[in-house]
Amino acid sequence: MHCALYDANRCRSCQWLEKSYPQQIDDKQSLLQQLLADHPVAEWRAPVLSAQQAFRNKAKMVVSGSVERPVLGLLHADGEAVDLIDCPLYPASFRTVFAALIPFIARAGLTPYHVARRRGELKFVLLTESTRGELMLRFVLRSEQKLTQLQAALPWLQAELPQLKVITANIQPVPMAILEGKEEIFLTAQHALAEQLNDVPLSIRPQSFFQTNAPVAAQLYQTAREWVRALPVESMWDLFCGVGGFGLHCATPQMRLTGIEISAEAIACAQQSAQAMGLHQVNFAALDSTQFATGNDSAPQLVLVNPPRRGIGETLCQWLSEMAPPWILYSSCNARSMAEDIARLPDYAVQRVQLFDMFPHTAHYEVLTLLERKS
Ligand SMILES: C[S@@+](CC[C@H](N)C(=O)[O-])C[C@H]1O[C@@H](n2cnc3c(N)ncnc32)[C@H](O)[C@@H]1O
Ligand code: SF4
Repeated sequence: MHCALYDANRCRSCQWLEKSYPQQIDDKQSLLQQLLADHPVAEWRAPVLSAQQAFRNKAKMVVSGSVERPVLGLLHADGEAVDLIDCPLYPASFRTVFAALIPFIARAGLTPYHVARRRGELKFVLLTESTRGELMLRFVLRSEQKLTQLQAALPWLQAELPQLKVITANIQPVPMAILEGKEEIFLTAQHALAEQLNDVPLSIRPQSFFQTNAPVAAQLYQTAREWVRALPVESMWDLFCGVGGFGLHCATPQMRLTGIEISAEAIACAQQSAQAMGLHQVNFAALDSTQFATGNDSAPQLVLVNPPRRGIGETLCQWLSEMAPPWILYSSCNARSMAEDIARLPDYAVQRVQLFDMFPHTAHYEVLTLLERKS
């Protein structure tokens, strides 16, 4: 893929851009094989590929420059602002949104925040698009000072961009490079963006994780569903469940499913989806996954885990070793921490592994691994 910003040395976020796409996949697969070298793998499935551009459903833009000429993109450590509106990872529809946002920022008088001077109000704009083309837009502000101005100017933006369904102001008062604060103020009646992957209705709310590459995420969830349904599983947990994508794909009306996730916003999304699907044997709760597990003295037949980059860690691995669920399905965005966790589960054999290329042009990828208790 060609990126003019990369060539001009303005943005180097895609470290592997100079490798051909087939080479990127070969390198990821061999790195994964090296990481699992100590654990015999019964079956390697072929990697699932991504589109090479326009695959990101999310943009996190730092706002800099002046109120009349805002720059949306990133800020180098030396203070240089880089306009990322033309980043080829975004769908073409984002350009229309950015083109309307620039005059809107001036109309609403949202002065970009200046990091060194600690002045100004607008820190970031966060944009998410569903596969049906509807949008969620969040303005990350230093304070509530410009909120009334923002609200007064909003009808113009909504008339320009009728696909904007959810708009919020997030208040982030800390003068550090933190993306978002705790306080979220909804500026639209609609609070969640409707999404559908395969036949499963999902929703996206502020402050809840959602996969950034929807077509590859859909294949990941579908694969998890096929692997689980091929097993005689009547009860499962989905730990670190986010908005419930894995569990809701795997569940059948007969299966007992418990989904655990730390974000209450994400759990509200998962509960809404379960209701829409007519699933009654399902329970989603906002809790710490390890505390939830260790508070139980037995495990379901299958435990699915999809932790953040740090992995599931020693305590949860020890609990799994003791409670001995017949199967563990591990979806990871960091194969290194996953390999460390697998080493802590010596009673499990690696049945099947498949790489999902969620993050082309970088060294990152998602991997789905089925572990089976040794008899
Ligand atoms: C990689 S995301 C996976 C989300 C979800 N499975 C999906 O497919 O979108 C990891 C999730 O773990 C959640 N999380 C982080 N720490 C947690 C904890 N201690 N207990 C439960 N969930 C946690 C995050 O909020 C995030 O939603
Ligand atoms: S993130 Fe976008 S602008 Fe930056 S190098 Fe990658 S493709 Fe280019």
